[in-house]
Amino acid sequence: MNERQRSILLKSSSRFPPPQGVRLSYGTAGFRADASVLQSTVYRVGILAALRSLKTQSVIGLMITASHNKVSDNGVKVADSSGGMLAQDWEPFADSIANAPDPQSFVQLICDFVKKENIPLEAVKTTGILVGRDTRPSGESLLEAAKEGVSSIVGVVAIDMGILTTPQLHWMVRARNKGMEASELDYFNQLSGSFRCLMDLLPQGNKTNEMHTKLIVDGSNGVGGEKLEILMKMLTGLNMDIRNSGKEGVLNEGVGADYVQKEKVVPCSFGSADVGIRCASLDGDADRLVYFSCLANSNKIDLVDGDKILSLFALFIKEQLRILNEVETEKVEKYHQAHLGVVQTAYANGASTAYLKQLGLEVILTPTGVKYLHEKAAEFDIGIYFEANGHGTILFSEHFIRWLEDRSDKLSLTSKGSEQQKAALRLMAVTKLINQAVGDALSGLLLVEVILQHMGWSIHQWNELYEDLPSRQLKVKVLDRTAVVTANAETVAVKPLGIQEAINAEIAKYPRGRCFIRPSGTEDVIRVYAEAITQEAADDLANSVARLVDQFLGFSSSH
Ligand SMILES: CC(=O)N[C@H]1[C@@H](OP(=O)(O)O)O[C@H](CO)[C@@H](O)[C@@H]1O
Ligand SMILES: [Mg+2]
Repeated sequence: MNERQRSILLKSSSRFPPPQGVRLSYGTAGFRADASVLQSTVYRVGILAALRSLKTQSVIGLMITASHNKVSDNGVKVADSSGGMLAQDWEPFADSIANAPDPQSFVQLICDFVKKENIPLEAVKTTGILVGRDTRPSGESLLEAAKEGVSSIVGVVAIDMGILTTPQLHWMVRARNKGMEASELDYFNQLSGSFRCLMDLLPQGNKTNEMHTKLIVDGSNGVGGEKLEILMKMLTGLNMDIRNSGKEGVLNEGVGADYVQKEKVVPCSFGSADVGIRCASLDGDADRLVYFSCLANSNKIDLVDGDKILSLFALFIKEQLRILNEVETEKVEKYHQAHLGVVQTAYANGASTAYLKQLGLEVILTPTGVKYLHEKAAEFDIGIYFEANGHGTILFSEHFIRWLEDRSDKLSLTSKGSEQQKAALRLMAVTKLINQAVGDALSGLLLVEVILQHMGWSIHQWNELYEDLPSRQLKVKVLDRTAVVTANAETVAVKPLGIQEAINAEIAKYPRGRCFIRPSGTEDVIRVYAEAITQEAADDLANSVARLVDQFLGFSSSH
């Protein structure tokens, strides 16, 4: 590192002293904390993004958001050059720079890392960082800190994209690096264009009644509702009522996908007048989506979670592939057998996994965190992944897209208007509609809507694909959550010794019982998940395993 660069870094970092007594870690979802302690972290992540950009010689994204957390929190995460999450091998560097106590040690860490990673600091080509934020009031000044960080690295510029959903920013990074048009308008055009294309390809005679076509969306009082309003103006064929779009009401307070999925109750501004109508809920940065319907005479809901969105997508894709391959006789070329797979975590409801397997699909389990699911899904020609909480998407391999384009071109010459050609066009439209960079509530919502119309289904018919097993999630506070070590996609606890045997003994008491524990990556707790054939049994199983966690690791065991 030359003297000029070194002195710029020393000078600017002295203006962003780290908070005292706070240890931050780049968890499953970047850094998150109370917004008041984040100035220095965001500035430093700006530098990390700039280094990543030099290293990869491509555009990188930096998003300021704390998703579904309360409005006083904020956070920062990096979108890598592919549009996906930051490469996992850079996470330890993120941790160490965020916690460096003073400018000298901070700059030293950077020097060492630049050397180790061979980052071309004096690159001739200028690179850019797309910087975005959600609607949190603290976002404005944090965005300034991010810009300062980025421009402290010579040859890198920050491009302020303003208020965006997290998936919009990821989409833009991916598009830029592919040399495609990447403005917000391009994003809206791509979504609305491919949605229109799928609507034009609806089977004839699928007329649903007004009750079925109306959709009410809970925007979590965040950025998603705002953006959906813009998108809605570009669409026809959808009757949408957007509530909690942030004009009044507090971000994520009694609203949003996380609240609806975890509490299983109606969000604010929904009620008895909405019983039976199809409803959807986004989270604070619009990368999660769940559906629900309000039940009569209570504030309870019928939840249609990420597992069911995944099942709907899988069913549709599988059907289109079947139609597409129908004409092939003996000379089926091997690449026609697209490898379709689904990826879930241990939190997926057991009934969903059984249903997907019964459809003949390959189901893979990964640890919690979309970076793991995304990575696995990318190994298929078509990989569909979802967390039960509603974060997920469909990934299409480049190879499959090329094959599909080719096939579609041929069909348009030989059998225009045929079912096969329509299936090819539908699949092509899905590759454009569904965000290829990351789970996206807006693009997911449009795909759900058009598939329901395609099937001629109400939310109830969709919900009846299979019946969820009753489940319960609990959190247990312990002295040291890192004492729990898991294996097999978090389904088995290998440490502390003996705990898994004790859990197994509990599970054995319940027919179709399933239960696992794992340390949370975003909160200082051990999470317990249990499933059984009745709600009472699921609750009992979860409670008894929570007691085991307490016995093995709890505060009581230390005294
Ligand atoms: C059970 C659960 O919902 N866990 C969430 C939560 O992670 P934990 O590591 O469980 O705290 O936040 C992650 C980031 O948003 C999300 O990917 C994950 O699904
Ligand atoms: Mg989110």
